Amino acid sequence: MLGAHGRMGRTVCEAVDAAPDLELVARLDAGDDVASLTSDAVDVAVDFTVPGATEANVHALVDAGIHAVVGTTGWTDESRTSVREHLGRAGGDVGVLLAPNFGLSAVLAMRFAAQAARYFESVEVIELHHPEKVDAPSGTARHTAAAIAAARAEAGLGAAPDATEAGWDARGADVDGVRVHAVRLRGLVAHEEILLGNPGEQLVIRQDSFDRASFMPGVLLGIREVVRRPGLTVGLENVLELG
Ligand SMILES: NC(=O)C1=CN([C@@H]2O[C@H](COP(=O)(O)OP(=O)(O)OC[C@H]3O[C@@H](n4cnc5c(N)ncnc54)[C@H](OP(=O)(O)O)[C@@H]3O)[C@@H](O)[C@H]2O)C=CC1
Ligand SMILES: O=C(O)C1=N[C@H](C(=O)O)C[C@H](O)C1
Repeated sequence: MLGAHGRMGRTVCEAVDAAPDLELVARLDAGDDVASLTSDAVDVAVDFTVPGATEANVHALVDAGIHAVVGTTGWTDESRTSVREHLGRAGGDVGVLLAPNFGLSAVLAMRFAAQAARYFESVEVIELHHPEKVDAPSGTARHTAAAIAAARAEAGLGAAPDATEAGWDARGADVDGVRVHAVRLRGLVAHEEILLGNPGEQLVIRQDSFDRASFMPGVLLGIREVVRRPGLTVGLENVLELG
């Protein structure tokens, strides 16, 4: 476990300890050397660290021939391409699963939003999180917006209507042309709303992770499945075979 002392790391350690078919063999955190891990001792590494560390961790794991399940956010198209190329050069059977959200409710909300996107003129995403979160917008919201944008483009939809003039600064981030708003509030864990609007109607898709336990079935599934999936897989929806 990389990031073993963190909020997610502690929860994953407990979940792996409780799983009869899995054995927790190493707990690393900031300051520990990922390159000290070897494929003799470790089959799969799980990374819930920080955006500034995760990419280097994954490259070190690929070098060591260790499969990786990665929940840490902050990945860019370039960093994913770099890992894909590294895996290609390595030429073995190492699998890397990058999933911005391991919660079933979040994965389904993203899927439903992408399905609905083609039918609505307007769409905006609101993500709501605990105030310790260091990145904004969330990886989930970025993944959601990218899927919505792809569905809208495929359907031939243009930009959502928005008369806001340049210079006003409260319209959220632009992720692939979709507006994304980030709320940080004490008491929250991880939540997302997708608002879709047409003249006279609105569809709201909302998911709530009230507890980090919600991510554990997905993480354990990822650990069991990544060893059978060489190369880079992005999104738990592909492991769940939602398409
Ligand atoms: N995909 C998903 O389903 C989910 C993803 N996340 C994401 O997971 C990440 C972690 O979240 P969370 O657990 O809340 O964060 P925390 O800050 O609680 O935990 C991160 C841990 O990683 C440690 N760390 C920092 N650098 C390294 C490094 N180079 N090697 C090993 N460990 C390191 C930190 O140590 P220190 O504090 O000393 O810096 C800390 O203990 C975030 O990116 C978050 O967005 C969160 C929940 C679900
Ligand atoms: O930092 C968090 O807590 C979470 N991060 C992930 C994200 O950025 O999407 C997943 C989930 O929202 C919790």
